[in-house]
Amino acid sequence: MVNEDLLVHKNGAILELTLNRPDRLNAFSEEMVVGLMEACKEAQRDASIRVVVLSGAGRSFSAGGDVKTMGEASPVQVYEHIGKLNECIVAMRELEKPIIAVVHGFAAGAGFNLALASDLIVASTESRFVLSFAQVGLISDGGGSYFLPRLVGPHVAKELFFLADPLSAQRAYELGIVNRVVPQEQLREEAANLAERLANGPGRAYGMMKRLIDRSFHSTLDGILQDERTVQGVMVTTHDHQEGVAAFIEKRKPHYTGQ
Ligand SMILES: CC(C)(COP(=O)(O)OP(=O)(O)OC[C@H]1O[C@@H](n2cnc3c(N)ncnc32)[C@H](O)[C@@H]1OP(=O)(O)O)[C@@H](O)C(=O)NCCC(=O)NCCSC(=O)/C=C1/CC=CC=CO1
Repeated sequence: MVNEDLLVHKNGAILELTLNRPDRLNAFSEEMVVGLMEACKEAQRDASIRVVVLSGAGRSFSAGGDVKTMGEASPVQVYEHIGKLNECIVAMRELEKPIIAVVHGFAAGAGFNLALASDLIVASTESRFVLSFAQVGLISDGGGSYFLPRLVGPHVAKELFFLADPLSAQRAYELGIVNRVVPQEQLREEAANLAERLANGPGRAYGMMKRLIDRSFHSTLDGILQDERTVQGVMVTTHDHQEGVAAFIEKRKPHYTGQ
């Protein structure tokens, strides 16, 4: 499907998704959000895709909800629109493949939360993270109220939501929000190397690691131990497990296929 607000490019096993409304710092449109949801669902179906890289065109990752259309929207329209955003976030979490958010410029409001819904965040040194909801008298949407307290604890999350002060990439790294911070000129290369590494890894194991870690936040130790036991019983039947064991014994690098 052609969608100008979300560019989709398959680069071998890597699906590159680019938020594309640069004149509004990639503020969300319905087309963008629905496109992102559909792309994640397609990535789940397509076995040749092993990793998703999400970035923004122009000078920022995303400035979140489109403030320029906000005053016009009725409560029902907002409710419908956020329903679409919710489907997108769920599709990202249900995708059994790693999603890397590549943040430059600003990740603001729901744009910040979109990055949080990814699995890993690589940011440029100059990037800024700001939960700008309070700035426009709104609460967090797009799952930020779920993801952020789990990363930084409730008190830090409340401060970030209440005050809406921009966080530097370094501070976001120190808080455990961001995985890697690199100078802007190295950002693409760093993200590409990470994506390549994940694309060549044991894909089914990654998918289950993602599921188990997500589930751990609303499970018990007993529940997770049992899940790990069940899933490991499946993992030993995978080609990647057989390959990993053979490679170890033959003292060579494994060649994983994600199967
Ligand atoms: C701090 C900023 C992110 C960046 O500031 P700066 O670098 O100075 O850039 P600007 O000059 O402000 O922006 C450049 C142009 O982009 C337009 N723009 C920026 N953000 C948005 C936006 N969110 N929506 C629409 N347009 C935007 C800006 O007007 C400039 O255009 P012109 O040159 O034509 O004037 C700063 O831009 C900023 O604070 N942006 C707003 C951040 C914000 O409040 N985001 C919304 C938070 S609420 C939210 O995300 C909520 C929802 C609710 C509804 C549905 C779905 C999702 O989320």
